[in-house]
Amino acid sequence: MPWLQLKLTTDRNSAEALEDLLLASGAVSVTLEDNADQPILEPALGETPLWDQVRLTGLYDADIDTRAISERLASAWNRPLPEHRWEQLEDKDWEREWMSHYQAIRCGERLWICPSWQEPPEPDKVNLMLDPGLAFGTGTHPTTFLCLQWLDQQPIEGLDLVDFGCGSGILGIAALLLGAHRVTGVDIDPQALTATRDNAARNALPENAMPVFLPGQCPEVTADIMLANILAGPLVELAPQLQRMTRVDGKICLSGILANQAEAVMAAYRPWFDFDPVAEQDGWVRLTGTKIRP
Ligand SMILES: C[S@@+](CC[C@H](N)C(=O)[O-])C[C@H]1O[C@@H](n2cnc3c(N)ncnc32)[C@H](O)[C@@H]1O
Repeated sequence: MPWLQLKLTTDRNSAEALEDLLLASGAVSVTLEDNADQPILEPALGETPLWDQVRLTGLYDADIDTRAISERLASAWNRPLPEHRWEQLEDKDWEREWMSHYQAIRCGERLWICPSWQEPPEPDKVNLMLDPGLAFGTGTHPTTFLCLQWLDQQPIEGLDLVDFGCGSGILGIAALLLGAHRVTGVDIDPQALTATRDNAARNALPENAMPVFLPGQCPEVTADIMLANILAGPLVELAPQLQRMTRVDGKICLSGILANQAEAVMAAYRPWFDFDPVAEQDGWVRLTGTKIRP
């Protein structure tokens, strides 16, 4: 199957945030290269070695809508997006490249995310065995990790959740393994629905514990907890729908938001939610709050 590459050049200050953005928009992998053959001197302690001009290449599934992704990136970036181009790439096992680097991750007191091909480091803990396939969500990205950390701290025994933008299903499956009663998964990408079903089965969850739907086909549900790790733009647009699907006194956990976008997202949800203090990791923020009585 052929692949698509998105290529752009940027300066060293923007490279890592753009890398995160490409990943959040569905890139299977992103590589960073020197754009000018510039040698790198030994970086100071704690500094990331990066060239002045960095070439980023994002690898995407061939089925994606390039124009929609370009528009999503431009609106999420909040400043002029560097000029970029799309190219076709012949098939290789690119999507599996990351597997060699993927290790088990501890996400709090109880929860571990473990690659399905490795033994859990702490078998007595709550171990989510994961093979994300081509869907987003391995736990390594800060936007996912922040949500997992929050879930680990919640009393979610017996609660109903919605995982909006479920990707690999990582958040919903974690919630179920931590004791939730039922999670409804929603995603615009059919591959994500398949990955979620496969991962739920891999973790021996009952077949009806995490039903998954495309957005237009999702039944009316009312969640005790609404999880949505998407991007700031769609989160703002989805605010009326996500609030409608959350019960009064229920909680919301929003992620996929850059620090400078937090205020705009909170403003869209404030008519319905009281927000907790913002949590931040590597420039990404997690917003959590409680639905107030109308
Ligand atoms: C950043 S990934 C998050 C995946 C996973 N929940 C996690 O936390 O790692 C965002 C997911 O949201 C999906 N998505 C993007 N826009 C959406 C929308 N408007 N409605 C539903 N899903 C959407 C994407 O297909 C992708 O799988």
